[in-house]
Amino acid sequence: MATVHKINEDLVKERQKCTFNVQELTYLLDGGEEVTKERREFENILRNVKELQDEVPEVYLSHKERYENAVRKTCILQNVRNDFEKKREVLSPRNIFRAGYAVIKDVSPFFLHNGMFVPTIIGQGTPEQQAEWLPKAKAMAIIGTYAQTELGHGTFIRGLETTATYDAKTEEFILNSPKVTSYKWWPGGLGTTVNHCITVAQLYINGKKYGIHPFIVQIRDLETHKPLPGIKVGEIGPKMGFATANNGFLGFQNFRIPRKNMLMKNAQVLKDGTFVKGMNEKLTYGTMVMVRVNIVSDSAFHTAMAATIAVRYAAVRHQSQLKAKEPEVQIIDYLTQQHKLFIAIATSHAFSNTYTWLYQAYLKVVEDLGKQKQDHLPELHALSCCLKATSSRDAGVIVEQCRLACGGHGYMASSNLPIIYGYTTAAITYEGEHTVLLLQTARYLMKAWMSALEGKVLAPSVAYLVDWLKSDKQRWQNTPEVIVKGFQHVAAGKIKDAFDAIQKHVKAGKDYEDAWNLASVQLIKASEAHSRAILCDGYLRETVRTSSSVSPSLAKVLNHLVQLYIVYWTLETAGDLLVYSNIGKDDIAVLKEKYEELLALIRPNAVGLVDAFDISDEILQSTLGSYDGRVYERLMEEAMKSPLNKEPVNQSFHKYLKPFIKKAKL
Ligand SMILES: CCCCCCCC/C=C\CCCCC/C=C/C(=O)SCCNC(=O)CCNC(=O)[C@H](O)C(C)(C)COP(=O)(O)OP(=O)(O)OC[C@H]1O[C@@H](n2cnc3c(N)ncnc32)[C@H](O)[C@@H]1OP(=O)(O)O
Ligand SMILES: Cc1cc2nc3c(=O)[nH]c(=O)nc-3n(C[C@H](O)[C@H](O)[C@H](O)COP(=O)(O)OP(=O)(O)OC[C@H]3O[C@@H](n4cnc5c(N)ncnc54)[C@H](O)[C@@H]3O)c2cc1C
Repeated sequence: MATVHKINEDLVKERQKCTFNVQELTYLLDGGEEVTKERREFENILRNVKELQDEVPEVYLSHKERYENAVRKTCILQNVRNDFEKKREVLSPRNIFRAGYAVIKDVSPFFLHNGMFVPTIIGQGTPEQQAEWLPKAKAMAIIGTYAQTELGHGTFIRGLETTATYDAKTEEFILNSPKVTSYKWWPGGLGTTVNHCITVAQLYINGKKYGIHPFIVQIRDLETHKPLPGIKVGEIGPKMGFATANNGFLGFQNFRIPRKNMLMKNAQVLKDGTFVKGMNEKLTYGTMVMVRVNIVSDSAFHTAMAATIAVRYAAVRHQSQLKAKEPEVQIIDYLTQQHKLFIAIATSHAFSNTYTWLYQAYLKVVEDLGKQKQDHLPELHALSCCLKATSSRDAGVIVEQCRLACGGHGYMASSNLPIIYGYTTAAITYEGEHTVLLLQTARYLMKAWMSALEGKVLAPSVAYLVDWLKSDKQRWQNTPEVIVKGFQHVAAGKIKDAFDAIQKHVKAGKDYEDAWNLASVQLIKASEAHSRAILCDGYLRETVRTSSSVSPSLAKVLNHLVQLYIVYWTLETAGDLLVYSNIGKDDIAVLKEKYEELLALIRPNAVGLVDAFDISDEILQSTLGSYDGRVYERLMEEAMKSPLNKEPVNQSFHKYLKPFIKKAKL
């Protein structure tokens, strides 16, 4: 039986101070009591699967052993999941996503299968194609990934070089990778795990190019797992993080696939080679839109993980004295520490709330597309780009801030903060590089500004541009609602400035494209300001909406958090607000005090707030952040697992050190 340890006394006291019902907040964050119960039940089952316990911490395994262990455990996880789903409802995707962290210490080599392979079949396949591939894919009789990026191109996907040439005689496509830069590079699981992939390739029919399209390709034999003739595939090697994601490369040499393997929900190639255009060629990019929306939710979770570790640690850790002769204080009582950590909690809430409405907007667009309506697609694309970019970037900064807030121990692998940083920072690049996505949103914002000038009605997320043009700037008040308007004024001002800068360059004789490039620093700043306005506005609106349906004590805490988020960003961007809104120096001085008051109000609830994220110790995998707060004991226990501590004298002493020292003595 597992030993039950006493909970650290500081944490006990912190939990007694909490002014709201932690369980109530957990249910709210999960989306309902039933979801929490399902999640806990599944996590509990996993906790008791002996084969999932690592004998040796993964960090001490070789690259190969680590991968093999990850495959072994992912297969067990999948079997446990299948058994669970046989008896009950299908697990919610967020619950299975969270549970994955308890099993795989880093990123699963099967991650792209559920993350992009299956969704692409659903989003891009015809009903017949779905009937053929989905049952096999869902049962994992075939395992796949999403192979789009190449050595030479990741961002500019119209420039991809893999070719799919249609041969009407045999009704097949012939896949080729003409140059080294045409090799697929990066897809998760491609290295040595998957047997299928969605390959994005340039379609050629009778020598004419028809742009990029998705194809289902079997790349390995289902029995032997050997690459099929004409396929060159392998793993790309170690990276900054994603140690077990098994990212791979892939090249094709005259590799033939049947015509039916082109996913044809949008565009089609008929038997005779006739190309039938889809409603909108950008629908081929649909899986990326879905994943970008999901990254907002992932960013919320990664931020919550880091906040949980750093807040619990800050409650347990005592260092230095505030006053002479008094005991050393809990580091959480330093205001600077609260400044580093409470924004982490609020940021996670901001992203969760944003995801809630963004996901609904995504579902609406998918429903509309089913009815051949695409009016809201450009707005969704613009929102998903800037919110993916901002949420992943903020999450990266917050996770690093939490690591720094843990001092030296935050640098230990056993704190788990380095691994969390590894996968958080990867999201800034994958699924559309940060700057590139901000520029996609800027493109939309420039059009919106032009429409506003022409007096047209704008989509809801940019309607503030019309208000800004029409009205005088509102008299400043330090209320959340007026501050949000202030953020909109900053965004509108920066959008106008960027627009004017482009016009200026065009008037000076530049091509529009060169003018765009010359104004692009201003464009990304406009896009960032738009994101911040959207985040603050959405977070405030969602909090007001939920506050009426929760207990008054919880509503009060949620209100403190949203205010903290808004005031924090006001102070961070005070310079912009002074330029573009009616805020005055005195208002800023008042807000500085307000910020300190909010830190004090949140202080007694800090541990309760991170407890409410309800992230189990198995998922957190952190010596610093466990529920019981046995920080020092766990650090020592983990250190003792080092293979270097398994023998009193390491052989290198006899082989190298001893002769070296002897020589030095002579
Ligand atoms: C235990 C587990 C632990 C796990 C921890 C990790 C958690 C992670 C969770 C989930 C992640 C899963 C996946 C991870 C792995 C990563 C996978 C990948 O990275 S897959 C590859 C992704 N690649 C990209 O995103 C490429 C980026 N590039 C592009 O999208 C495009 O090339 C472009 C930059 C958008 C430009 O495209 P293009 O040149 O064709 O277009 P433009 O000329 O710029 O614009 C033309 C018009 O088209 C509109 N447009 C563009 N894109 C879209 C779209 N998607 N939808 C709708 N409309 C679009 C654009 O707005 C232009 O419109 P107009 O202005 O002309 O009206
Ligand atoms: C961990 C990880 C997992 C991944 N998994 C997958 C996967 O499963 N499947 C898959 O297909 N791909 C995957 N990728 C690839 C990923 O999608 C690309 O790396 C990403 O889209 C960025 O493209 P790039 O590498 O070509 O960057 P580049 O575009 O070369 O970026 C380099 C620099 O150039 C700048 N730049 C490029 N274009 C412009 C522009 N138009 N304007 C201004 N600046 C520009 C960028 O801002 C950046 O600073 C993964 C990547 C990572 C890191």
